[in-house]
Amino acid sequence: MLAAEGEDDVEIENNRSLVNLLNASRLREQEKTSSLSTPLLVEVNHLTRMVKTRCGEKKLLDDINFFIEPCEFVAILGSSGAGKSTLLHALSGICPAAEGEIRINGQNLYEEYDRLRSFIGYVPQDDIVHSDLTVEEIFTYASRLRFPAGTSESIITRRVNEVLEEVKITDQRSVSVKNLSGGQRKRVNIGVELLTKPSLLFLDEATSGLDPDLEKAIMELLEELKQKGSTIIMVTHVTANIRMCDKLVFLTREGQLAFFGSPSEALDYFGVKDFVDIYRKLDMEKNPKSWTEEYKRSAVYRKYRNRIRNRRQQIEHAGEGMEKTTAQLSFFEQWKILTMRYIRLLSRDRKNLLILCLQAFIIPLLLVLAFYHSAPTFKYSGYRSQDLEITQQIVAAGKIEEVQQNIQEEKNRRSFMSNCIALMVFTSIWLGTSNAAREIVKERVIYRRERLAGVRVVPYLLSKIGVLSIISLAQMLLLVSIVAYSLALPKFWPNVLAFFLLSLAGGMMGLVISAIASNSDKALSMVPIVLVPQIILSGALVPITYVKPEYIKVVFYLAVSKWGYELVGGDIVNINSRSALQQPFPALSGNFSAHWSILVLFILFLCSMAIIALLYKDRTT
Ligand SMILES: Nc1ncnc2c1ncn2[C@@H]1O[C@H](COP(=O)(O)OP(=O)(O)OP(=O)(O)O)[C@@H](O)[C@H]1O
Repeated sequence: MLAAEGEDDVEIENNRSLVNLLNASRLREQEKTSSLSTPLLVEVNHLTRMVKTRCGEKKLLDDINFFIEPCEFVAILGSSGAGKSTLLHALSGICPAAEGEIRINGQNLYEEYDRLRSFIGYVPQDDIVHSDLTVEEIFTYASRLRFPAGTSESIITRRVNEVLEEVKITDQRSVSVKNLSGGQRKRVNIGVELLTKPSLLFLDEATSGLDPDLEKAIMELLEELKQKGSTIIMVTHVTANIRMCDKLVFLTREGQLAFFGSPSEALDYFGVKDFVDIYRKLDMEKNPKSWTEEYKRSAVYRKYRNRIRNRRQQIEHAGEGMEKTTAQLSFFEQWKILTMRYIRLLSRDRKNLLILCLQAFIIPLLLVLAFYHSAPTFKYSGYRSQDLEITQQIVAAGKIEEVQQNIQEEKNRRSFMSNCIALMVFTSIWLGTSNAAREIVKERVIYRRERLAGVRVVPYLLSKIGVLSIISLAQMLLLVSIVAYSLALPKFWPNVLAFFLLSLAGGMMGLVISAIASNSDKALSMVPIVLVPQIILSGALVPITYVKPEYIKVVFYLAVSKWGYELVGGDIVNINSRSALQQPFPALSGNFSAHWSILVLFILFLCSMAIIALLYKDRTT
């Protein structure tokens, strides 16, 4: 009886503090910035997640029910593969569960995700920061991207300074993330999420891999954040400081709820002295489902079931405190911030920039070396078709053999020259592809997190395309300048433009690869799959007029290189008109001006493919 009265007192006290917190949140709403922590009550109802596997459907989460009160520090525990990360993803709305719901202050998270996501911060296992930027730069760019449109730089600077203090990393503000220790890097990751003062902060193994000292420091940091008004929900394997948490969620190895309650209740319930023993019990004793059934018969379960009923009544009006809206950054503003950040990142990686320049320098030099003497080029082509008179004079002088020899030589020159053009076409496409192939995939964790924070696909992709285009233009200027000067290639600017378009098309192929690939290594392995067909199908190795049957030619039409090779060789350089041969080179004769538009269409098509690939990835990861 006494115990029951004591529990009621605690209950009344808890109710009071909840009402106070909710009132405080409304008062704070009246303050200027729209990103203040709002205490939230999270209800998890019948959460179930299934996936299709080769052996049929598999339940990753099975009817999970619990609730989290405002400003609680909650840990999700269970053996490896129990479904902790899956549960965290479902709770944060990153990967919604198929059945069941999450209610935040009474509002359905999955139905109102766009509005509620500004209350949520999520720190995944992997780093969500660029290692080449300094801590301060990371916080500043993240603030610019996440804060509402129109937020002044002074507010951003103030908040950046506050967070640097909060995560105790002010002294390292000018240090690149790659030079920080593991614990400091974790703090930076957490700091990025704190910038918008999320009311709900989800962390996936924030303390894994840290030494005991750093682990404790991170736990203390999270506890401090809780004191300041955030609810912390964390997946962890480390139990050394788990008593700092208010609640523990234990999962069975088959994704069912084995226990929900405070740390001391957990030790009592499982009858152990150490939290590690709970893991052993869950894995060894009983079948997983019976843990859930036993928990539902327990006093702890009844206690929390009654408490949630009271809470529901209290939060009826709590949703009012969540009406804040954040004016999203415009398309152009997002593009500008992402572009500035990308330029800053590239400028930090000087070695990579040097390699990009060297590629565009060494390859044309080799082309010149190979073709300078073997193909003396147009400049030295003494016998032109229009110089028929000269040829006739030579014939009249009885120098037929000399003419035949010259005709053969010209034939060789023309063929060598078309090889040189083909190599330049492949080089431009290849450089574009290799510049871009890793650019999305290498930051996919950051991209995914920023997408959830409101970054749109098109500005993101355009920021990549804009900067990569500048790199491609510089490379093509080098390529064409060196070859055009040394081999006396005519029509400099049309050539630069044509090779730039080809390189851009290559860049788009690289971005499609980068959007599809699951990691950088896979992206690099996919590059030959798109580049080798460009060589085979260009029409430079086998002129398309010789390809039989006719319908096979359609495959050639799908290669960017075919259109580029014909445009540069047939129209711009015009190999045939400079030839002494009476018969034009069939693959490179005719009017190729429509090829300009076709190259542009290729670029637009590939750009759309990259957008679709990114949108598809959003839905499947
Ligand atoms: N998309 C999926 N398709 C099939 N199985 C999946 C999928 N996602 C996760 N799983 C499986 O679901 C189980 C739970 O995965 P989850 O990553 O949530 O476990 P966890 O408890 O976080 O594990 P760990 O502690 O090792 O990180 C694992 O067995 C995993 O292989």
